[in-house]
Amino acid sequence: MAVPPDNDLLRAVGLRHAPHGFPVLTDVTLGASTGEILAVTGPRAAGKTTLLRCLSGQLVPDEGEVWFADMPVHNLTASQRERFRREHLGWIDSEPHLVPELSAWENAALPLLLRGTPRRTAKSAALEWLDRFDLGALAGERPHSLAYSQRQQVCVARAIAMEPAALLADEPTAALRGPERAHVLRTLVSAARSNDITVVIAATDEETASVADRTLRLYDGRTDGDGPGSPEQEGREECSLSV
Ligand SMILES: Nc1ncnc2c1ncn2[C@@H]1O[C@H](COP(=O)(O)OP(=O)(O)OP(=O)(O)O)[C@@H](O)[C@H]1O
Repeated sequence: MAVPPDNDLLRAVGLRHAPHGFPVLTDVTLGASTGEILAVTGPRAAGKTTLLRCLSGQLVPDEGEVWFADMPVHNLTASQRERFRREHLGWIDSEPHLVPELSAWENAALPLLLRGTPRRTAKSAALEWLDRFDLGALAGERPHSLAYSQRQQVCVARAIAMEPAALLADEPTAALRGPERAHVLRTLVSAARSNDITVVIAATDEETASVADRTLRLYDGRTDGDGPGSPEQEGREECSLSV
């Protein structure tokens, strides 16, 4: 069985997925090295969400391999994949899904608490990130009293506070506009860079792609223009030694 190049933290090889015979992903291959920010762009229904779900082990593709360092995610059992996500992966959705009964800091601490981190340590990590996102004063508030963009910031804090090795973000700013969109994107990217977190971020907009180290374009479930000489491939050569 192929083993991924050791400079790729996250790698997918030859992914194919066709639920009910409908081809959603067709032979998709990608890699992202430690600390790299990779944008996966494409129009609606290009297969971006499905790709991120395969990378996170939420979905097992019909064919192909997903590697996290030297761990073959595609061969793990459902409970092993769940543990893999809990220990190593942060996830940000396009909408701020928070537990309404919990405060902002409790929401941000939740992945750590689920992992068994002592409450005091989890609280301090959550508060630190909420502070960095200028939400420290609102840490005790429930989601309903926060603005929409503040709720999405709490989701970013939640994904970062657990110190993931990799972070998957599915159109994290899609529901935001103007300065709020730029602010959330900026905090996400600077937090990832300061912590050397590998990020795969799905997006339909150029603004998001512009903050990434490299862009992979998907169209109808296929990578578009990632052959030799393409901008993606050139970026790849600058960022990583793998082919
Ligand atoms: N389980 C499934 N069964 C049937 N079709 C599916 C399934 N999952 C995804 N699809 C279809 O595959 C296509 C790609 O979906 P996906 O959500 O991955 O794309 P996307 O690029 O994230 O699009 P969007 O930005 O609209 O969410 C869509 O047409 C979707 O309806």
